[in-house]
Amino acid sequence: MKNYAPPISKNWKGRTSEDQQYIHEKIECVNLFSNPKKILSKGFGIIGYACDEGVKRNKGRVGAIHGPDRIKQTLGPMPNPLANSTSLYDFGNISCLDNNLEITQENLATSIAKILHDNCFPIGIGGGHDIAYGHYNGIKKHLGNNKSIGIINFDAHFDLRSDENRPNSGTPFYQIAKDCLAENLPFNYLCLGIREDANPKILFETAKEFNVDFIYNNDFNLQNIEAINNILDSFINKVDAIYVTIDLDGFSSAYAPGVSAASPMGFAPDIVLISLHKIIASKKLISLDLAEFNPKYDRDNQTAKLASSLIHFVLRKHKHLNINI
Ligand SMILES: N=CN[C@@H](CCC(=O)O)C(=O)O
Ligand SMILES: [Mn+2]
Ligand SMILES: [Mn+2]
Repeated sequence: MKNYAPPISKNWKGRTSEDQQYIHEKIECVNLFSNPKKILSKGFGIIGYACDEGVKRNKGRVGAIHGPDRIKQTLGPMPNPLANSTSLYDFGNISCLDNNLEITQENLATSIAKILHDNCFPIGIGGGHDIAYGHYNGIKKHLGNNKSIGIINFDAHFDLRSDENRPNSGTPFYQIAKDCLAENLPFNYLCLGIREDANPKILFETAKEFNVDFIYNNDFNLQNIEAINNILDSFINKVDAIYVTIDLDGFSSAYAPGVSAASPMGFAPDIVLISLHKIIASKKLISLDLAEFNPKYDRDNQTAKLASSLIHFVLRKHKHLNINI
């Protein structure tokens, strides 16, 4: 695979102390495609999607290509929350060569399927939100067509734009919906944090056409926890496995300035953590990613730290690691 870059250990640095292990000390850098001597054990596998070709095609601000390495560098100095019996791997990055987004997504799908096959829970780090098309296809490759996959997207945007003028960061869920339709498979998609001022009418119509469940940004807060829990419950109950994708541009830019399309009135971290916890508790979560982090527009590393804290939360809470749904 030409656009696979094995992990670089210099991304993992930080302080050391006698009474605390840090993530940079816990992480094992492993080449995902040539590890004959290394027997992988159950744990988490981080894979970077170093690609902003989809953002560029969608007329966004480029820079997300540098997202994966920056998040790894910010995650490394955090304390290790995992027991010795749970592994944590850095499986390197998939990058985009010759502006070929489609091949990049295919190679990500192959990588995600391999990580799941190796008994690890994938944590994808983007890159543009086109990561979702490759990621979903990797899960599908692993699970086959007999298990239904529910997608929960924390995002200001539906990303249901038509891909008739080539796939981009705004089209991944439309592409998935189209594939599901062609294969007569259910399309289960829940969006949390949709902004009325950031999605054109056509996207609300497309969402309706594909029976997309969604919660508006204005309703995605702690005051509405009961209604949010009900919507999450009924969505979780109707699927076998859940893929969570977190677009950092759904957060208020007070928390996440480092994105291509910022949301000054976006959601807050508390409701995301509560929702995530509920999804994890269902024991159906099979895979997760974070998208759209753009270090070029970050302030004082805030967005990188938010992304790292979200990953840290998943490492702490997701003890079940139910890969064989
Ligand atoms: N990945 C998503 N992109 C948004 C971008 C919106 C914007 O550029 O303001 C979308 O296509 O809807
Ligand atoms: Mn978005
Ligand atoms: Mn998005």
